[in-house]
Amino acid sequence: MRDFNEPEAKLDALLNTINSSARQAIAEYKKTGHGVPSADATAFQPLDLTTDTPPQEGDQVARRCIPSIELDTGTPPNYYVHGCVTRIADVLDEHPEGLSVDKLAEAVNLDEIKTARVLRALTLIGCFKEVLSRHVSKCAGVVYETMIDEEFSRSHEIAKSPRFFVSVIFYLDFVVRKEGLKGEAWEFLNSTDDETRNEFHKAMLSLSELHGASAVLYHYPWDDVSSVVDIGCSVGSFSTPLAKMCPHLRITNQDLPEVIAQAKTAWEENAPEVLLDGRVEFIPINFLEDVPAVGKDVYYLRNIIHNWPDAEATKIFRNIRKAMGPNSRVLIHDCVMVQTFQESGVATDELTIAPEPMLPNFGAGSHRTYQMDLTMWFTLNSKERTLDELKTIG
Ligand SMILES: C[S@@+](CC[C@H](N)C(=O)[O-])C[C@H]1O[C@@H](n2cnc3c(N)ncnc32)[C@H](O)[C@@H]1O
Repeated sequence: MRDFNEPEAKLDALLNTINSSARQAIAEYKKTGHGVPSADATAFQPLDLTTDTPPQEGDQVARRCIPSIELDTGTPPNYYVHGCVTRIADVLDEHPEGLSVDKLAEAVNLDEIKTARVLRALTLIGCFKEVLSRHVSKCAGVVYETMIDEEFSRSHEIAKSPRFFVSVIFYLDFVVRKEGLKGEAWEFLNSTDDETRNEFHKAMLSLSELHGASAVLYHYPWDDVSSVVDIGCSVGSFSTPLAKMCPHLRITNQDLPEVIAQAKTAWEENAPEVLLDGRVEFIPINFLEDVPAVGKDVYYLRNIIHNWPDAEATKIFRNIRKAMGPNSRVLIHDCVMVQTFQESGVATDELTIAPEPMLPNFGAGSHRTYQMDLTMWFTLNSKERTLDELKTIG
């Protein structure tokens, strides 16, 4: 066993891991038939190559869009852009409440997109502040306030998530009226317009590719079962490819009524042949209150349980239990949190442990899980769980 207290041994081991993982990645890329991407695309992400997830282009893109990761590439953003901001500051001086970037760019006669990029970089070092952004970032902006607020700080209720803090404290009029951030957890989505709902469900499709979640299509023994209920199916991000791959399966899609209506349209577009052979059904459900289709082999929940605090997750499981027959089983498909220290008997449950000197959970290689965990907290006061936590509520 090597002594990893020696700096050279640590570096040596790391280099070996990077080297062998890069070779593995090259082999995987070659298998896809798309060839190996240029070194530029991967140069700043050596840790990405050390995960056991097959390399995906989407992941590269996602990593590049995450500012904290991008900053790892070296030069601080203010190095380049400090000269661009004088007139912008003058204009903002007249608008203490903030100004949207299109108006700001117009006022200083600059290109809108380039101006936005300069400002985006500068907000990272505290020069300028973003006062309005898209949903999750907006919630992230008030996390500290929720952690010290008397009412929100110790609550794990959905209605006490940072998302609700945003709507209650800062944007009561603006957000509720203009952006539909209101109501119980999913109400905001279902009370909004079709376009926003479509956007969300399309995003679920891409997210599942990005997370490698489609692997379940290939790695679960679907030949051994004959019926599957996709609970919280969205527009069929999992069940449509499953139906195409496994013609022997009978599939029940269940989601809120508005989503089921959209799911039917999506299936008509994407898999009309499967609809025609009558193996697929659509049944609206509120899984917090209703029992799903009875007596099926598999009850599959992907990206569902992580949306809910323990109390609600337990309600969902109780309702599923009422539907289950003696041979039914529940499949929970969520990210699993693995700790950053190695402990005997923990996290070895068929989950891969990274070789030393990396952190056992692959460190930055599992950043998506940690990011998802924070997203769940900020928007729904829920979380990604460890295997033990899932077993407990299960
Ligand atoms: C994060 S999405 C997951 C979608 C899909 N399983 C996937 O992985 O792509 C959560 C889904 O749960 C559905 N949902 C939320 N609350 C629900 C409820 N009370 N009853 C049934 N479905 C619900 C939403 O409409 C949404 O489609």
